[in-house]
Amino acid sequence: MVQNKQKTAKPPKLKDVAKEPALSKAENWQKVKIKGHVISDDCGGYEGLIGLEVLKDYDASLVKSSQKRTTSRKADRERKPKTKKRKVSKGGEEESSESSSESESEDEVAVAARTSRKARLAERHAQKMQKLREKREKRKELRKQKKSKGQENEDDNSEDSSDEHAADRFALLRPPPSDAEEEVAEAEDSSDEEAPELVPISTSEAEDVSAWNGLGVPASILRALGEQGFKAPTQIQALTLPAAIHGKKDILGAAETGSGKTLAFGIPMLAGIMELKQRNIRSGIRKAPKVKGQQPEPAADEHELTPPPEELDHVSGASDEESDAEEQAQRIQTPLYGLVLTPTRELAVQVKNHLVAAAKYTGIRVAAIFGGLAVAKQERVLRQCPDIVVATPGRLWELYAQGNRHLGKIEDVSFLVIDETDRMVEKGHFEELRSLLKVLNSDEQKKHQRQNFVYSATLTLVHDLPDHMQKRNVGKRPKFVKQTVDQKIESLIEELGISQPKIVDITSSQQTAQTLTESRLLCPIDHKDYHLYYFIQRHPGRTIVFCNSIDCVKRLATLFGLLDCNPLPLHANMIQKQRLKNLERFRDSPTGLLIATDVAARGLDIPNVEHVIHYQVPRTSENYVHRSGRTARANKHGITVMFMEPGEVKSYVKLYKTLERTEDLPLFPISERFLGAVRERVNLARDLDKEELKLKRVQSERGWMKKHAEEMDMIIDGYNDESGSEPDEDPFVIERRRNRLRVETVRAQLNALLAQPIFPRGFSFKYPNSQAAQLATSHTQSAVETMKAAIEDQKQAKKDRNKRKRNA
Ligand SMILES: Nc1ncnc2c1ncn2[C@@H]1O[C@H](COP(=O)(O)OP(=O)(O)OP(=O)(O)O)[C@@H](O)[C@H]1O
Repeated sequence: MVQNKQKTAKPPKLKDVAKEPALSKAENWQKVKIKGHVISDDCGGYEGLIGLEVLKDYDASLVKSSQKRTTSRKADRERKPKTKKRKVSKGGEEESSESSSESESEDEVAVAARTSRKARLAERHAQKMQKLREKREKRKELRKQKKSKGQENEDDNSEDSSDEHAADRFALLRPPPSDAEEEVAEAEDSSDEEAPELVPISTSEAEDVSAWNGLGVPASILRALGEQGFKAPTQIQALTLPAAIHGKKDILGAAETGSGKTLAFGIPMLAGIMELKQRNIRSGIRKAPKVKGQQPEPAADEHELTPPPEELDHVSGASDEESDAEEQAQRIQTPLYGLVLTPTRELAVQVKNHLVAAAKYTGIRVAAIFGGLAVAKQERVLRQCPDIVVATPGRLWELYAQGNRHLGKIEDVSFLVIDETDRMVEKGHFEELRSLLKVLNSDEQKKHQRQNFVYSATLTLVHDLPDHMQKRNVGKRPKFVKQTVDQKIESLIEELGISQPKIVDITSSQQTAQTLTESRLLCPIDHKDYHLYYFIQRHPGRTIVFCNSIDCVKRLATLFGLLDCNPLPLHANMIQKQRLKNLERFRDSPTGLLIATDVAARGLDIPNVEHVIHYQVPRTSENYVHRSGRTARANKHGITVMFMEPGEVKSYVKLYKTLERTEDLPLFPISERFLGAVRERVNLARDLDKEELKLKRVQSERGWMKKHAEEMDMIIDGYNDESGSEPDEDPFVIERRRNRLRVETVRAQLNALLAQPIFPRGFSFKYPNSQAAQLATSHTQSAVETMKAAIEDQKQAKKDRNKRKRNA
């Protein structure tokens, strides 16, 4: 370390330090190893220095003083009379910036900026540079003032450690920046969003993520993980990352819901892309992408600055043929590295967001492409050539079939992820996936070069034979046999065209998360609404209610809307924007109520969902596992309640067998005492729903008749304004008025009831001496606690019964 007292000696240039080993071996300088990978994607600055010129606790004043020298050189230059200043005119000529012609040429720039994108960018850059210059002047001024107060040394020291470089960080030596670099660097400093690829070994962030060591995760990804608070890998991540990153193996992974499978494929994919980009740059395959935290190449021509993303949208329509051709050529060269396929649109958005967060410091760009949104918009996104595309199979195939340029590169993708694979390959679903697989696997060599990731929580779940097959399995030699887990995996491998994958299955035999409390509730079909309302009122918290059909979702959404529960429906017949909006609202409300079909069953990672209600017994065991998996994620606790009416018992038994349960799911406790009040409200809401429906029907019928009467130029009593009949005598008007009155009366009754609490403060439940009763003293008690206490009570009751039997 260079001590402060040594600062009086003239510090060497950093470039010189790198060149002169004698200096770097000086007594107080100490070489340290870089931890993890250090990535330099832009061939600038770090190349050739990596791993050699890293100094511990280096003296930031070295950088500063060298910067000062370049700054003063620049200031000198600025003080000299300006002889030439590049400005862009329409003809692109260089003009002298003599004061007389300055305002004229500025005007020209403004005109050119309106007509050409190049000029616009140049103008923006010039403004930016001007701002930076002003800022620098201000700083200089400030420094002068400080100097005059005789405090410069002290201030410099504090600035060194706080402003520029933390004293306890390692620094990678790089040549002193050129003037242009310096300006850009200052801009980046001021935006404070990008940092160089340093590994701050001694900071708390590094301590936080040390549990990831040895898995091969690049430093820039670790940094992003640390920021997200992911201190250690989850089990599936720890088991798959080394084979995927170091071994480049295909991975077939099965782990419980909410166990971090997204990053288990996301991290190796990002790491692999970083590596490929590095290789491509070295071999000069294409222009280096701008990686966050690294300084871009000094701009020889200001027009070559990369426009911001919003400008990219505009680029395609610009009339600048030269730049279009240039960009087109560049686009053709820009590879599509990774493809992630998901079964639902919402999941595509979510996976994209997870990848973007992990890729924060890598410069890797990710886009989501899915149905329900305008094709043109998504084509614009694809024109920016994202490195990774996350997509649903339908829209991806549509755009591919239309000849989208960037998607035309899918045959060459280096990484393919099929999330929720078992769902994706289900027969009758995602036919486009099969078409995509044909394209992806058409070239044997490319197929073998690709790294594949296949993940799901229910990848290894196997089913009993369906009833019709079992019935035909008579006699000694059965015609059909149940598929084994190995057979299921083998057929997946074959279908997807993956080779010798590492198979990691850490699902428990019961398939659901360890932290999930499961229960059921048996009741007649028309009592389900009462129990649902009871549950929501008794246990406020973020809740998802799953239904088997869209009609059921709609009905419940209306009913619970009338009961002031603010339900948020989610199903496939809604417009996509509304779907995403409802999810967003649900995420924002701690007591949100989402009523959804199985479109929300898989993959959605909404934090702190406390309850999952299966309003109907799910049609498959997979659906049960995935629906239930929306709660109890990432080691948090959660509860699931399956509502069953007697007609659903058969489906329940089948499900319970597939999930290898040996005991019935425990019953969720309901206090009969309050069911009366619940029933009254729900019934009134149902009445109100009926009355409102009647009123709507009368109105639409009247509208229809009136329209047709007008079209046919007929006069019908009661339907035409010109009929001459008094409105009071009009039977439709009378009926409508009657309906309205009924609606208003019922609504008033319901509102009066809803204003009263169902559960008075401090009430207790029906078991006066039980553990459940001790816990259940407040109406905000958590459902998990209630259920756990009830399970203990049920166990105790069983023991007592057995004891009584033995004694009898
Ligand atoms: N290493 C980690 N440490 C802490 N949290 C993590 C880690 N990895 C992932 N997570 C978080 O865990 C949650 C669940 O992760 P993810 O959505 O990837 O689960 P999943 O296994 O794909 O679930 P599902 O099977 O339901 O799709 C997410 O909020 C994610 O950010």
